[in-house]
Amino acid sequence: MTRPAKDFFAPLAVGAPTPLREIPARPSRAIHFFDPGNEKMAAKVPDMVGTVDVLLGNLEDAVKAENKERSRQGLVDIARATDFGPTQLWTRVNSLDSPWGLDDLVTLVTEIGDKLDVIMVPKVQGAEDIHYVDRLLAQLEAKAGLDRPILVHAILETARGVANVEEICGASPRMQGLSLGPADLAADRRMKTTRVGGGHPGYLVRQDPTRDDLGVPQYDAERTTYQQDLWHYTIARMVDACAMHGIYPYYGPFGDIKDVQACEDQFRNAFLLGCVGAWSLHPVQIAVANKVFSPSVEDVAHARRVIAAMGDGTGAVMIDGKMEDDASVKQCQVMVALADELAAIDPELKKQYDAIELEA
Ligand SMILES: CC(C)(COP(=O)(O)OP(=O)(O)OC[C@H]1O[C@@H](n2cnc3c(N)ncnc32)[C@H](O)[C@@H]1OP(=O)(O)O)[C@@H](O)C(=O)NCCC(=O)NCCSC(=O)C[C@](C)(O)C(=O)O
Ligand SMILES: [Mg+2]
Repeated sequence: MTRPAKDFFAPLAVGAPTPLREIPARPSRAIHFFDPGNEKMAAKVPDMVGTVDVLLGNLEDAVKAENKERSRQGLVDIARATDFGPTQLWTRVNSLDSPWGLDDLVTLVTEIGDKLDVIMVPKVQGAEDIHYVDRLLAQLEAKAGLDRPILVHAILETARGVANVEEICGASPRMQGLSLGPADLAADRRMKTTRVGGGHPGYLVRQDPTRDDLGVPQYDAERTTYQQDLWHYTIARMVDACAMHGIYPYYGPFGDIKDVQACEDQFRNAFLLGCVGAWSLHPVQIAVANKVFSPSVEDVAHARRVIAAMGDGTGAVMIDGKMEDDASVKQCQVMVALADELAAIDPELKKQYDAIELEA
């Protein structure tokens, strides 16, 4: 059972900071993963500050078992030595059933809790996992004397997690968002794929056969096929669950690092459906995510025109041959609000969006 409404925003430990009533909409177009125990990657982190919205020290999958403690300590060292300025610092801890999950949480919150914005919890199955983390974080925050709550981000990567997605989002006021974990989710669902995110050429629909003059179907004639998006259903469920709870959905990883074009397409599908960002596994993917998850200058220009033409936001007007009304102006407001948030932290984008005003 969830807590009664009157207790939902009460701290879960004496001395813990009061939970937030609203999750701030901080730009997080790219969540860039690095292994803090990998010297080459770690060395690049200080120079990446300011070039990416989120830097995430990954301790879970992709870190070898024998390096788990080294990566955890590496993150402590990097967090202490680095001024992150406008860039958020997140971590992905090991799963709650692993030998490392508890020590990850205890060490990171007590040692660098003041630097950490969000803790990503993998393989979340239901509200009970969030409740466990919620109470533990409150105890650790109180112990560390932190004055602001650390937020929690869940990865949706089991069938049970997807089935429980709404209750996961609403399990704690710490819930910041959700990411799709397509590789673990595919394995857990017993999907017959072997990839980390992205599409599959076998998941397609085929055009109907043409017919000859007698109406006989020509099954052997060439027919166009259209590849479909394997992740549409899951992303759409995530987006609805997050929107309902006022938190943020993210695509997740795209494992084919060299195929930046397909990565861009997959990210854009997620953006159009309502996601605010995606993961970057390699520096080359940061630019892809920043581009996709920033509204285009054309869309912002159009949105501003509609807002201006709609006055108090009610009624209907024609712009470029199309009807605009109360509902379309709301979409335009979403676009413009995002553009304003991004312009506040990205001077290059600000220049582009400001130029629209000059032309108008
Ligand atoms: C893909 C890999 C192996 C290619 O690594 P590479 O060394 O072969 O690449 P490279 O192009 O040769 O690298 C060039 C330079 O960039 C550096 N570099 C390379 N990557 C990074 C990075 N991320 N951050 C900072 N620096 C990086 C690298 O060290 C190298 O430095 P150098 O020029 O000094 O030699 C490597 O990029 C990597 O390990 N990336 C992170 C992988 C990761 O975090 N995976 C886990 C997330 S996905 C996941 O868990 C699934 C999920 C959600 O759970 C589920 O669907 O279930
Ligand atoms: Mg995973």
